[in-house]
Amino acid sequence: CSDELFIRPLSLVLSAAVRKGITEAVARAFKDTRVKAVVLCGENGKFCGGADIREFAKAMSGPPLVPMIHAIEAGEKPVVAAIEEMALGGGLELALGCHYRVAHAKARLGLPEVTLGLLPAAGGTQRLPRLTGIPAALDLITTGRHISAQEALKLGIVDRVTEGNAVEAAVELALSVVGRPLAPRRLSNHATPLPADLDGVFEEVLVQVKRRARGAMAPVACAKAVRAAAELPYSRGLECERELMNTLFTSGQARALQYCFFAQRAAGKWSLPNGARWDNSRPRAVHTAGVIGLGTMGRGIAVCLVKAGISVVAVETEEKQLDSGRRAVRGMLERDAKRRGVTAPLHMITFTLSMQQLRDVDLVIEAVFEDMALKKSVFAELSRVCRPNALLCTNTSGLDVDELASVTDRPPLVVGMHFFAPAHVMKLLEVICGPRSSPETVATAMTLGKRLGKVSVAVGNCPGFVGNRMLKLYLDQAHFLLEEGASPEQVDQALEEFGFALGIFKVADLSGLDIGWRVRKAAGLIGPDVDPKFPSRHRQGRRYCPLPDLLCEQGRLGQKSGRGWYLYDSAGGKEARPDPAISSFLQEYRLRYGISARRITEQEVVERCVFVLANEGFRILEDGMAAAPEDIDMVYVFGYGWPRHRGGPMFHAAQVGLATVLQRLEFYHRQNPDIPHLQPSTLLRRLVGARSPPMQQWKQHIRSINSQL
Ligand SMILES: CCC[C@H](O)CC(=O)SCCNC(=O)CCNC(=O)[C@H](O)C(C)(C)COP(=O)([O-])OP(=O)([O-])OC[C@H]1O[C@@H](n2cnc3c(N)ncnc32)[C@H](O)[C@@H]1OP(=O)([O-])[O-]
Repeated sequence: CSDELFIRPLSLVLSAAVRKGITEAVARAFKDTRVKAVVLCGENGKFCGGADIREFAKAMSGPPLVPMIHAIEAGEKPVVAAIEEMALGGGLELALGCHYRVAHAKARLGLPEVTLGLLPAAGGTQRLPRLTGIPAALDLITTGRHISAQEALKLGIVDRVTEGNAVEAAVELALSVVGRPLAPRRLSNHATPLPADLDGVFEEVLVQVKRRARGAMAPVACAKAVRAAAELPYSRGLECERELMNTLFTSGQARALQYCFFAQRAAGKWSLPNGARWDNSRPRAVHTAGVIGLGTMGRGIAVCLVKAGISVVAVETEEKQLDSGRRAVRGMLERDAKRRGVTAPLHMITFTLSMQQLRDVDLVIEAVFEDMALKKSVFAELSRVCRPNALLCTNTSGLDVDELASVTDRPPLVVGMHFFAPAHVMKLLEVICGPRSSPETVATAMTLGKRLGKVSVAVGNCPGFVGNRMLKLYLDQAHFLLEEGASPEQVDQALEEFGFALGIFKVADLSGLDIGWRVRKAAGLIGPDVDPKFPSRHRQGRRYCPLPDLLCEQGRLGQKSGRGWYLYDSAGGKEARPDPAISSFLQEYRLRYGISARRITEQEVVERCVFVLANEGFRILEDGMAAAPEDIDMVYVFGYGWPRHRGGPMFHAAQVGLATVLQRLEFYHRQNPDIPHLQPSTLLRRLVGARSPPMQQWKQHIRSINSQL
């Protein structure tokens, strides 16, 4: 506090104590005749991450945000926000209530409330459109995207950007504006600049938000609140903002999205049965990495590594594959660099046919064909070639990581790093901790995932790990529903209505039906013993659906062959159309097996597909293959297109009510006694017996703790 200036540091979030502190300090500064201007800055070089999300679940205490910001804006002394590192959510709304804003060049700004199922309800939906105009405000508020200080300057959100000390720059600005009129700086006084085609702009945004997050309420409410800024005076717009927020605030969607926020952070806090944890195990530094195999997965992994500043040696076995891999990787890097206006870091990757080139790398990620014998030969070779302390990682999507480790000279340095296609886009990384993976190895893989921008989830070593183990049963249900009378488009529509980005049959067509076909062949489910004309509907003591195998035999492999569960314009075509040939194929199939088709409701589709996921999730917890239900949910949200506003299969089961899930599974199992996965898991029964405790307590109900994690 000096004679002319009052500086008040904030902590990261606007908790009740922080709001109280700001309210009192600003009031004092306004009253103190020696103070001519005020600068608001953050603690530890961070301006503000917004309202304290943890407080949302409790009763409101402390001064509310809206009047606090209003008092700042209405003050008779200039208030300048010094934005270092970030101004997000309520933090940006606070800055918008200040008369001037200075940002550090590296700061990020945004209104991410929509990602928490909310809207910027501290005047953000009313002040921002008045400052930037409708289209820019709609974009920021409905997507929640963070923008750079430079973009904020272009949009007029900040007045100055500095490479130096933002607080000093703010002080300088504050002193230079003392005595200037403040009315023009109060955003709530501004008229909202309107685009020529206001209706057209809103219609287009609504189409976009509905496409991006089907069934999500918050983006639609955000657009409505911005519309109020276009059509109503500030105070009425604020009322509309509050009403919309009240609807969202208590919704299941907001609870689910806020759960995801914390679950995502909790997933990084892994621990192993031997006591090793995220906070007591040091990761190794990774400067150079090898990638083996430049198929779809290897290419994406190589791109991720290079983009994270890691030098890559990419290895293929034949010149032709190497060439096409090189072209694809370079193309991806060049397109990305162009989009970001930087030079593509092509010098950071070398392409070779020789494994010998891997001798100096810190870590290798193997991404060859999903074949145990092939992978074993690669790992044995890596043992010979790589330096003794190099980590060996496999991108297998379900094979035994420990079996691979056993052919190496360093089982503790072997770990699974399961990326999801396309690997440079998808956020999930399953880190498979083999029984012999060392804490340092797990820590390195988890930290590397974070550096690559992934959500890393530690999982145990069982067939399919967490994600694909559950996916198999989900897919099985979808196939059984076809046998019983549903069509692929009916199943997909029900799942898309539920919120999945794509229905399961569209996903299967996209991934290629031959992948599962190969896996089933390797598992002995298809083979010489199976009559190709009349395959049995029972294998290995349980119901089996040969429909996808029959489709593959017809050459219907999905999008890539122009035909799968749907019809496409051409091989590689994207637009899925229902195919009358599939409808007759299903009718013939039912006739052949004497199945009378019945009417299947949307409710049955969703319950069977979704509850079976949760049921297997409970088994995964019992088996100790995932440390917590939150981890399972993050696998599904970030790797399998699960609608984020439904929290994840385990959260959804808790929301629906465990007793209901149990009762519905029992019902479907009674109808289908030959589908063992519809039989409720022991843990689900036990939790219902214990009156459905909250998710944090589920672990206490696992009888024999046999954690692999
Ligand atoms: C009236 C309505 C007003 C308003 O419109 C509503 C809002 O503002 S809604 C809010 C709008 N704002 C947002 O949506 C911003 C949400 N936050 C973020 O995007 C990132 O956390 C941030 C960029 C701030 C820092 O990233 P980073 O450096 O990678 O660090 P990190 O991510 O690992 O977080 C570190 C620790 O801080 C915790 N924590 C963080 N933020 C909050 C919070 N707001 N609250 C509570 N806690 C929060 C986080 O859980 C973690 O805790 P722990 O126990 O150590 O695991």
